[in-house]
Amino acid sequence: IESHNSAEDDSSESSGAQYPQDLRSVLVTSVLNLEQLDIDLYRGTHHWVPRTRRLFGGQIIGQALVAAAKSVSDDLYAHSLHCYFVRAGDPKVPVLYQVDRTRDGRSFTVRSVKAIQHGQPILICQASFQLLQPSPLQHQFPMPVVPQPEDLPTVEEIIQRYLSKPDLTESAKQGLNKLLATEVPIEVKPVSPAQFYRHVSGQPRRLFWARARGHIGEGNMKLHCCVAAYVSDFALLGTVLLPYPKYKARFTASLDHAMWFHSTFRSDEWMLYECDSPWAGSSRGLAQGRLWRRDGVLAASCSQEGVLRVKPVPENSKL
Ligand SMILES: CC(C)(COP(=O)([O-])OP(=O)([O-])OC[C@H]1O[C@@H](n2cnc3c(N)ncnc32)[C@H](O)[C@@H]1OP(=O)([O-])[O-])[C@@H](O)C(=O)NCCC(=O)NCCSC(=O)C[C@@](C)(O)CC(=O)[O-]
Repeated sequence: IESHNSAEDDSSESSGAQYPQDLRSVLVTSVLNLEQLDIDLYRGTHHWVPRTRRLFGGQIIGQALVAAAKSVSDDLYAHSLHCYFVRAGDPKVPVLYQVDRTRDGRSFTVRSVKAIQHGQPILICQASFQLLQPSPLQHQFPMPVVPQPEDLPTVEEIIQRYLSKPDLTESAKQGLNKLLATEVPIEVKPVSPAQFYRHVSGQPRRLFWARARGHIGEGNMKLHCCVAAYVSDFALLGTVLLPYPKYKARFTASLDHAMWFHSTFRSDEWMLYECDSPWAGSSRGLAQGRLWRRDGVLAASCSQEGVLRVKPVPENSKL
């Protein structure tokens, strides 16, 4: 991302000059801090890999947007991206990002990015950037009314509560301790924990507060969009499964992901992620997300379709 926007040499607060390095978000210092190998060619490394042992889609989207943004001038803002996940990412090798400067228009600039491993694309992505162009046409839906993050438990606190239950099976204990041990670089506070973890079935809809772990700082909107892209793939596809407690995932994977950035925001401050799924069928499900600033401004929207192949949950099992 442009010189004054790149975390490693940013003169602003977010560069870490006035901020202890160890308190800065690992998303900035590591995951989204790509190594440049050549013009428009970058390499990204991994930090957290989901239990599916395929690279987390949010990481690949976020890194692709970082690569796209590197050749875009400071006065342009990321406003949308569209991507397909065409192969599973391999956590054992880094990812190369090859950027094509598709078009530099008067108001809009478009970049195409190919994320490559083992010589093959794993993700193809187009990202578009726009000059700031105010307009009298402005509206948004109202933000959902939910408890504030200060009034909700973190995922870690919820897991600790489950772990303290006397009738917990050994395998459930192991699974929960594994979850506790993962270093997901985002903090999450489910609005309804029982619904978030599918302990009660209901509508294909769930809300949670999310923010990057650690400090990022002001003034780096391209970087905050890359972090939001990372966050946007977290727990989104799982929304499709919420109405089906009698089934568990056997194979799930995101197929595509589209995202639109509407307003400035800070991804290292609590944002409400409202996820819902309007449709499922043919072993696929569509999930949509809206990221809200605490002051009620809609910061970003996203849509994702995924493949979901499920199997019945045995009668006596406890999720
Ligand atoms: C989507 C594919 C796999 C399509 O690629 P394809 O070659 O068409 O593969 P496929 O759909 O025919 O088979 C895929 C798997 O489903 C199985 N399969 C096949 N047919 C059936 C069937 N009828 N019934 C049951 N199983 C079936 C098949 O055996 C195979 O299993 P595997 O051999 O890999 O273990 C490929 O394009 C791909 O891998 N794309 C990349 C997807 C990806 O990596 N997305 C990002 C990561 S996923 C993510 O981050 C979201 C998530 C879920 O982790 C976040 C969250 O936790 O919410």
